[in-house]
Amino acid sequence: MLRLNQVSAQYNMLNGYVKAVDRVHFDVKKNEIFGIAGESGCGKSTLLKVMYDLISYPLEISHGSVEIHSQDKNGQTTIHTNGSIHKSWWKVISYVPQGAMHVMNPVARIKDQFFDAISKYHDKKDKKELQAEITRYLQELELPPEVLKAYPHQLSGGMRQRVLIALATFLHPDIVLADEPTTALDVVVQRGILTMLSTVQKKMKNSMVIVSHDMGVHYQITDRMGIMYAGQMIEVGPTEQIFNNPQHPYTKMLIHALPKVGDNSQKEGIPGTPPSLREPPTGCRFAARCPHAMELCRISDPARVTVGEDHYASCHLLDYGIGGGNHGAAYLTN
Ligand SMILES: Nc1ncnc2c1ncn2[C@@H]1O[C@H](COP(=O)(O)OP(=O)(O)OP(=O)(O)O)[C@@H](O)[C@H]1O
Repeated sequence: MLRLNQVSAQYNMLNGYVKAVDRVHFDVKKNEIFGIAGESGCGKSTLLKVMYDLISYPLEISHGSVEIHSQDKNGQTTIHTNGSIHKSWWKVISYVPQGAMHVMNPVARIKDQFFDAISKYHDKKDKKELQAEITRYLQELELPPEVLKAYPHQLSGGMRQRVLIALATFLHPDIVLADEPTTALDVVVQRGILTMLSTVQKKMKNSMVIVSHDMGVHYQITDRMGIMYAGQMIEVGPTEQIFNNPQHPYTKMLIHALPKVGDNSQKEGIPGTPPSLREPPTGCRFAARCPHAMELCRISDPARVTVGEDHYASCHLLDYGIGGGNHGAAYLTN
């Protein structure tokens, strides 16, 4: 289980701070795929770095904490907190960063990249035994073992992404983080990657966190999800509830912008742009784009309101019992 306790993180720039993550609070449970959605620049990738303990200048955590509760084979629980989570990379938590080509070493064969990343964490010190185990694992994931001999540029974008997922999951970590795993891939390849992630998660019964700006990805594979806006998590709930009963006006607008089965009407994006994270506005950060904004919204931060089982949203409208809803829609996905 992974918990974020009111976490804020910022980039410390010469001319001020970029407050990329602001008091974010949620749990990722065991045996689920949790999705994080939101427009470009809202802080999704920064939030993943915070979870993975990938913190280095100019990024710093300014408030709150991250906790991972992991269990060993004997059922003994260990709590890892930010600042020490990096000691458990690969075994307890692993990360599939954005852009498979850029994160791989272009002059090393895939086999050597596996060895470099994994050998010091693996019980099998014998190289041949480890290679046999890697080959078995690739076959289990329906990847041809020949990829081990290849250099990254000899593989397609989709295959590189599959190799990274195989690498990140080889040691069966409790938590796997994936940043935009399907971006820049064509539709058929995207579907293959999503199926692979979902299959691996079902086999390992671990937790997965998937960041994607594509709501179709969340609709297809996540169990629960959070919607980020301007560094804040403005709604968290079961994915089915987010799509069929969205509560925050921003979530509703994101959902309404999706194509639906049998609806040929023109879809429009959300008018306006998100606020700067250097000097975010007081009150609700969505107020300037919200069709329902009231005076209160520009003055005071909305509190998090429970709107259903395991479903929360932060909007002043909810204080007045004005909820959302989008019942019974079926969305077109790739
Ligand atoms: N290394 C950095 N130094 C300074 N600011 C940064 C850095 N990385 C990201 N930011 C800023 O932090 C904010 C959040 O960025 P982040 O990349 O986390 O958002 P995102 O939702 O993942 O966006 P995208 O989908 O475009 O990657 C943005 O304002 C961005 O410009």
